[in-house]
Amino acid sequence: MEVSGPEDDPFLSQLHQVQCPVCQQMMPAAHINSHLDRCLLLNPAGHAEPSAGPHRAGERAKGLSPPSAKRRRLSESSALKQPATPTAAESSEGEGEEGDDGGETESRESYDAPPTPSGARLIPDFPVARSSSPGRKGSGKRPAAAAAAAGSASPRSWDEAEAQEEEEAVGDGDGDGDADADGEDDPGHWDADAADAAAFGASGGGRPHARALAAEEIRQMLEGKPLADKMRPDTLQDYIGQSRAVGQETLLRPLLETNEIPSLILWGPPGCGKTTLAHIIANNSKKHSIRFVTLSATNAKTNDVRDVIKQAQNEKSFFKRKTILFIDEIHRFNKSQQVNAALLSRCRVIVLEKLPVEAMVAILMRAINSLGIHVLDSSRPTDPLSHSSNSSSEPSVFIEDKAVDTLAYLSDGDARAGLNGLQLAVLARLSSRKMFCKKSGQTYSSSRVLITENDVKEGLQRSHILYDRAGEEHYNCISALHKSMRGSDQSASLYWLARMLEGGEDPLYVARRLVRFASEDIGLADPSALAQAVAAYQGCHFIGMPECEVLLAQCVVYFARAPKSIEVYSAYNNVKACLRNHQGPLPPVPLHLRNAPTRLMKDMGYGKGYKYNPMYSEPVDQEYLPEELRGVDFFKQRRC
Ligand SMILES: Nc1ncnc2c1ncn2[C@@H]1O[C@H](COP(=O)(O)OP(=O)(O)OP(=O)(O)O)[C@@H](O)[C@H]1O
Repeated sequence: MEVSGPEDDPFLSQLHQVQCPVCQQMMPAAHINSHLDRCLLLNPAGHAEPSAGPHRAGERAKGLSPPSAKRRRLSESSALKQPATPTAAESSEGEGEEGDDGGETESRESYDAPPTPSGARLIPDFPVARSSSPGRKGSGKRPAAAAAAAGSASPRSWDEAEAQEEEEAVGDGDGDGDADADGEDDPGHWDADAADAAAFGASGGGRPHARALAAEEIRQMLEGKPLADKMRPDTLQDYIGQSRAVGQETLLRPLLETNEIPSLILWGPPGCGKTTLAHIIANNSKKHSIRFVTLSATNAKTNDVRDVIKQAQNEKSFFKRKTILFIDEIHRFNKSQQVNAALLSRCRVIVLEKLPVEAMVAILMRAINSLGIHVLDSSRPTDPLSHSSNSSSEPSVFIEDKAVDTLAYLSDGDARAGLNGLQLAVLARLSSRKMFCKKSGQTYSSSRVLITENDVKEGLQRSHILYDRAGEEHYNCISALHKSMRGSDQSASLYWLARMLEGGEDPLYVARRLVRFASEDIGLADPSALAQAVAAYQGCHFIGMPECEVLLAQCVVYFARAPKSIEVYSAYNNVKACLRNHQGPLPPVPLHLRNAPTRLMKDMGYGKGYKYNPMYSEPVDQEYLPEELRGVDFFKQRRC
């Protein structure tokens, strides 16, 4: 969301302490504007610098400043790392909690992403299926692999290799990124791999191969941050799929290229690339000297948004500098914060789709290549594990091609799930040291590891990809269950129930929803449904999972089979609408319906004329609604 134009906000004056987004200093809110004026003059790029302050600015003025932000970042980066400053995903995933200052401070930092060395081709063509042109050669830079190719005696750390490679790319002088951003101009890089592959019969079904890496190196690279975070693309070139949203012919494409970003809402299923697209925009915006600030609705308050907006207004007024505010997980804002209709009318909604299997294969292959893992072609049944060699240039970790396909398929379009499943599968296999050693006396470093289809299935289960309890999937599945029962589809009802419970959903949560369903959808068509639901809730409470699953299953099937009635639910909604829409004071309770416990009340006419129904053998003619609602039937229509 781009913010521009000054606007006074008295709310801000109430803030006590705020943090300068440039030097990170805390200060009274009243001082931030004047401070920013000075701070930004001293540090126009707006890079966040830890422990920076006036003294540091002085150092810079005297030429004692540390290396440029880019060089610093490179030296600090680690294996396959994203920029040192937090990405939107990090803030949303609570990485900030690890720091002393919590996630809030971090999430407010401006992006400090480096300019990408490749600017020539912003949007990639969709990578074709592996049968014709597998993977993307350049999608993963493989610095460590490059070191191996160069015959480096002592393998460099990933950091050093990445730094050098980026410097080389930048150092080509024209800044157009033609230093092999996509790997096309990297002669021999993959050819040598092909030679390895031929030796082991590991052609990977036409998929490209990475350089050989020792199992221990791969294990180290996989530890720490989730692989999905490490693999987050920095450029549109590595952004796979989503051509309908950001492809050549889209309206968004030229805007992204020129960094004229309109207010956007990125909408799509989990792990399809929303945050990643924002991350790419952030990288790009750095090149255009646009500030990019990220907040996560999981922990940001309305005040935080106001704070950022105020700073953005200052930037715009004084420095003509634009700000892009990225709010991740915006659906986590409560309703009043979202102001849905108003928000939607001001934003372009970009719908990202669930990633198809081919795109998932490409994303996984990019990671597999980056890790230096070789793909085994199941159509060529050579057993690479039987090959004896102690040469360090030969691959030590393999993955079956059908394991890649299965992973791509089971990830269900969620790249995060796929990548993290891969990470767990490889780590589990490496950690258990279940090596396929064919020769006795083989050392660990020379033994080989095979990642099988079963490994990735286990990896997926361990990463709980099938159900995201805290996220969108939680709401999607409960909605699907509710609708299946309403539609009297007992099989579908059981399916959605099992999907939630197997995914770790709280059975009491499901039971509470069933209590609601019993009245909302079955109602008086079968009043015992409510008793069933309450009993199921109590039963779950007593015995817990997994025993209680069958209680819920019984209740769900009962509800799917039960007759349905929304009569009461609708009528009650009509009454609520009547009350909400009423103009002026609500009508008084008719006197004859009022209780009259005292003499005074009786004298005032309370209860006067009331007909006590049990005393009458015939139906009683008596009014129960206020005068102005006489004759209203909430079961037939909404009156007010
Ligand atoms: N289109 C893509 N191309 C390449 N990698 C992708 C793509 N989409 C997602 N990924 C990978 O998957 C990871 C998760 O994606 P991302 O965080 O963008 O998902 P998201 O759509 O924001 O999901 P959520 O709604 O759950 O937050 C990224 O870190 C990246 O490694």
